[in-house]
Amino acid sequence: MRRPQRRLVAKQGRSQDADEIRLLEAWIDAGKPLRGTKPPPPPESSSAADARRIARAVAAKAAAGEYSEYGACTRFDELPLSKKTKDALRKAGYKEMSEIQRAAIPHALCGRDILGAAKTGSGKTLAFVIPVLEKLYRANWSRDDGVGCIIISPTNDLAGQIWDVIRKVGKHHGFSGGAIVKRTGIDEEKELINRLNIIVCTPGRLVQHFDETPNFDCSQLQILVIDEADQMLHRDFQSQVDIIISQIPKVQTLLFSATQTKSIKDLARVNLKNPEYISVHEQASTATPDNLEQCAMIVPLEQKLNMLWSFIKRHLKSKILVFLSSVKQVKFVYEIFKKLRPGIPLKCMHGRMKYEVQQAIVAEFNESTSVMFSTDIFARGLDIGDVDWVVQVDCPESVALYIHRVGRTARYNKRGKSLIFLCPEEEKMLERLKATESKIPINVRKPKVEQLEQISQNIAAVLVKFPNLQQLGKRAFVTYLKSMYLQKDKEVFDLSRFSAENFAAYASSLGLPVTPKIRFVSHKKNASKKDMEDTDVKQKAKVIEINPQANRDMLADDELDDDDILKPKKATTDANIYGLHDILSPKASSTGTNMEPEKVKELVDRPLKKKKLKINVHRPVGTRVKYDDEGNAIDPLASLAEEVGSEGVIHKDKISQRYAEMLREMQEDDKEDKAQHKKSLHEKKLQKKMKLKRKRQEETDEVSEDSGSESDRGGQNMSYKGKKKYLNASDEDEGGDEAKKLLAQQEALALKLLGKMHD
Ligand SMILES: Nc1ncnc2c1ncn2[C@@H]1O[C@H](COP(=O)(O)OP(=O)(O)OP(=O)(O)O)[C@@H](O)[C@H]1O
Repeated sequence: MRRPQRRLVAKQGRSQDADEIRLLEAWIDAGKPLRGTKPPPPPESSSAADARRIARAVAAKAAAGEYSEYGACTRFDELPLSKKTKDALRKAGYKEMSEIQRAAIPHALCGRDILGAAKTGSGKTLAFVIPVLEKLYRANWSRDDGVGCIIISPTNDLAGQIWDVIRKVGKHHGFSGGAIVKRTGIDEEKELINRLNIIVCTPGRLVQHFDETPNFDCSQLQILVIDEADQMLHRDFQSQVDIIISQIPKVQTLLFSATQTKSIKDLARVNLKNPEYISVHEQASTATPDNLEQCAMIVPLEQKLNMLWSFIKRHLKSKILVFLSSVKQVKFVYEIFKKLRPGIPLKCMHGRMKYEVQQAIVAEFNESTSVMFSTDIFARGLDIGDVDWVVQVDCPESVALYIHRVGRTARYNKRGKSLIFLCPEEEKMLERLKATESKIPINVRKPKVEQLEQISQNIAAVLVKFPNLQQLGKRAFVTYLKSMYLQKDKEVFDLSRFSAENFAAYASSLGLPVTPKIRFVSHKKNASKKDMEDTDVKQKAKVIEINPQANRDMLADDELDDDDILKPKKATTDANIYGLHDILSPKASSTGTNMEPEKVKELVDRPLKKKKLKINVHRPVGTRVKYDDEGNAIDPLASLAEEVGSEGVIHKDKISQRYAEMLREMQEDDKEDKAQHKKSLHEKKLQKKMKLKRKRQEETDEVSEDSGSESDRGGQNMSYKGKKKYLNASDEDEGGDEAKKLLAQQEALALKLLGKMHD
């Protein structure tokens, strides 16, 4: 009974859809905005009641066959959109359009190609999601029609986020689709992919499907979207995007980014047809959101961690996103700060995590006040709620990346702040940011040195406790320098501006007792990152030791783990060596938390004195090794580096005291060992002497034997081993009678005894 009713409802729905589609087509056609036009500025804000009245009037006009020019409207419900889309937008709280939405959607609805640029957080996602849904709806697309839309984005997280918006706004449409991300296995995807109407994915995954999925069919594609287009058309994704374009038919194409490419060459590759260039903020005085407060600080390399720690400690109630340049740095800083407990939850995010884990972390970060340490995986597109601060600890590779990073805050009319640390050697970047054409209103602030906490010693103490972290620290050090070396922009990233002393001071600031050894490849200096990796894997690089006196274990580790390709500025023999003493006893230059302003500046140039290695902390002698829950060896000193409460107190005085005790114990042990050794040497000498004496004796005996009688020789043939007496075969011949006599006597005695027992 229910079936025919359902069919009827479906039929009615289809015919309603068909009517609506006809109406929409007519409306879109009649009210097309002129090519190359931008919408006029929005009228003075009208009341909500006015807006509703206008929307009703527009809808009535359209129904009556009189179409309004939708190119000038400001609200979603004034646009020629399906009821399904409008309902979902209303439900999601989207009413007024943002500038990019006002400018792009009317052109996109007419089927035009678009090259759109607008500031970060200005709502570009909806500017392409709405046209996608409407295109498929008006094409009467159904689940059985296969792939109708492809959206490509640079990261899985961003793909997931875009799909979430599609799900929200397209929930009343019956389209199938999904974000093809690492979560699903490729085989599972192969089965599904032809049944998806909307595919959101990274270019790499799509190319893999073109390569591996039999019958992967995009021949009916209706619309292609490339998000973060400038990045997609450049370098890393260039070849993949070229493959994609070659595999699909020419369809309506929408390109969006906050920093748009203007290169004709790039655009020619995606084959845009008479595109609309929409750059809504081109005339704006700033390239970054208006509500964003930006500042920069010149911070010496070795002070960056101190500065970051001090900053976090002063903003415990804020949601902070911290950018670092490599996965290893992210891991290291996260782990170290976690051990030092700043008093705010910490998180980390990088590309080596599983997609599910990333999603969970993003969700948590969205909800809570915390600090997230991240690589540039988070720099573009991600929309996280209410980030208060974006802190760039490492210099971005370009002004565009700076804009994307800071764009994670101050999103859609919200306020936000950003801070960037630049080394004095990277001041060229500051010049670039401040240049008029960059349109970045950035203030340079002097670090408040009285608020600067010195944490290098605390980090060193943590490294003593957790040897694994020391390895991580070394890798963080090396990858930082490596990433800098690999940067193409040598005006900003020039390692030769740093001296060996800078490296040593930086290593020390990471708590490392020695400066890790670095490899230098003198050839192929300008090779690409990929070439470098290949080179390092395939051929042994020429090795110059930056710290020749360093601990050999450490050097061996580095050779295995880090393929370094750096070129030092000067001879490296004066690099520092740090021992336990250097780590634990306060340094004259960094005893207090307060430092005079000039001193911070001096830190850049100060030559570091050579220090003497006193005790190798990593190989304490005569100490029992204990293990923690995770199976890591715990250094005997570590128990004294306990973290107390949330403040993470490190008992430096106790450590020093314990160190002195250990030293005394070790000296005593050493004395005993020496005495023992002396004694055993003496014994060995004595034995040797005895042996020699015996040998001489034997030789003398042999001489006397040679001159002795045959009968005497029989006795000599009896060899003695200890106290046992062994008889040779020849003994039987010579002493046989005597032995037989003895045996017969013993047998007689035994028989006698046996006889007595029987009696
Ligand atoms: N019309 C709108 N009304 C209210 N909020 C909106 C509107 N459009 C977008 N938003 C919200 O603004 C935020 C930023 O949008 P979106 O992520 O699309 O920005 P974007 O321009 O793509 O940024 P980015 O350049 O960083 O990728 C989102 O949280 C989104 O929900």
